Amino acid sequence: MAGYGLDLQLEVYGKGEVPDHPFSYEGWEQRAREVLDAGAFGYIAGGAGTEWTMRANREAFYRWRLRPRMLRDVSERDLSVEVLGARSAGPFMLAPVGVLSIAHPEAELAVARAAAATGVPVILSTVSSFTLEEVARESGDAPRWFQLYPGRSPELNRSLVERAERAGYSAVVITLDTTMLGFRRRDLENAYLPFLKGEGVANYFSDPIFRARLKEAPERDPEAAVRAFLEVYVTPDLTWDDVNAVREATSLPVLVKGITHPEDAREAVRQGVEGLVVSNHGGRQVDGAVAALDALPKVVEAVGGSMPVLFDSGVRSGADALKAVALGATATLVGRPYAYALAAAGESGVRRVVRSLLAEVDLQLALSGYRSVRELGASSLLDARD
Ligand SMILES: Cc1cc2nc3c(=O)[nH]c(=O)nc-3n(C[C@H](O)[C@H](O)[C@H](O)COP(=O)(O)O)c2cc1C
Ligand SMILES: CCCCC(=O)C(=O)O
Repeated sequence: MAGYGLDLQLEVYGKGEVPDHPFSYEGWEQRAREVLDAGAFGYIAGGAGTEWTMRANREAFYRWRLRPRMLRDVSERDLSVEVLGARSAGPFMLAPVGVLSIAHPEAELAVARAAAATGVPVILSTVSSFTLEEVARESGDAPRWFQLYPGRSPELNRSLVERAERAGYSAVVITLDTTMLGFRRRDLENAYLPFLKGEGVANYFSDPIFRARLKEAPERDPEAAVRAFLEVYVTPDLTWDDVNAVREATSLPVLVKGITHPEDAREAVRQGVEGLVVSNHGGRQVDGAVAALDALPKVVEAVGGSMPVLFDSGVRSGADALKAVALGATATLVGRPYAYALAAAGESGVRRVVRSLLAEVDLQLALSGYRSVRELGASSLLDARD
């Protein structure tokens, strides 16, 4: 009868003490605001332009209402999902979030430990603060994926995915929507770009192909090395050819992240990638762009069940994840929720966020009359606009 939800309730109520960690997204956001300087907080919290799309990502969830079913014996429940061989305790994965050293000194190492402890896979960013090998060591046997920003050097892209494969990452997620940074007012106002401070460059600086491009080693001339990174990073000329070159360089399944247009989804099917992520990068790239949840149903329709469709941008609670799954997502990714918890409380904060999400999904699912996330579908929701 027990489950993530009851276990968490018994633990907290049983102690009878006010817990030292929040249970809400807003609570963690507030703590992060208190501990971080304005530049770092603004970088994590901010979106593109007026931040309309960032807000729309949230508002899109309010349109959909869960329709609980009664008397359906939900005593045995299974929240887990499996995506391309990676098993997760619930319909969540930890989204690739770069430069986490601006949030906490243990950065991705703490996240990897929390992910392994809670059974939720992590997707490591290209622009992580520790090398992908260092992070892999903290993950043990837990499933992990690597996110690639393909740069201007095909050899470097190949080297990065080969390293990821050797280090036990089991899929590559190629992010398409950030070939350059969006217009981020908060960061411009704070004159804050973490890369210029040498954050987020560990995978490049440790890479033999990248190092061979430099006149001086990054340890001797870090500024020149950061400039070389920025040159390699900006890729407005990216096309499917670059994606396919990466696919040829690895035997791992490849997903593309940043799809919101059904035509792009159809093209992804034609090209034969193994999965896609519906995402607008948490509203950080194109202001005025469609809310990710509003884009999801048409992308799911275009894909027609031929590959997993993951979803992110705006997931803050168990209810949000259930809505996305009911609309056809195989699983969801969360970004800022765990980044804030990391900032405020390191590994234990990230664990709390993941455990809360699992507990919430468990109770929400049970009280809505479902034994598994796989039972959710169009009839689980009411469209408030109808
Ligand atoms: C501070 C920050 C850094 C990010 N870095 C990356 C990254 O390196 N690679 C990537 O694919 N997405 C990156 N993202 C986007 C996330 O993977 C994800 O799409 C987004 O955060 C989801 O929205 P949410 O924050 O509303 O959950 C970043 C997001 C944030 C907030
Ligand atoms: C160079 C951009 C990497 C980080 C990122 O994806 C973000 O800040 O959204």
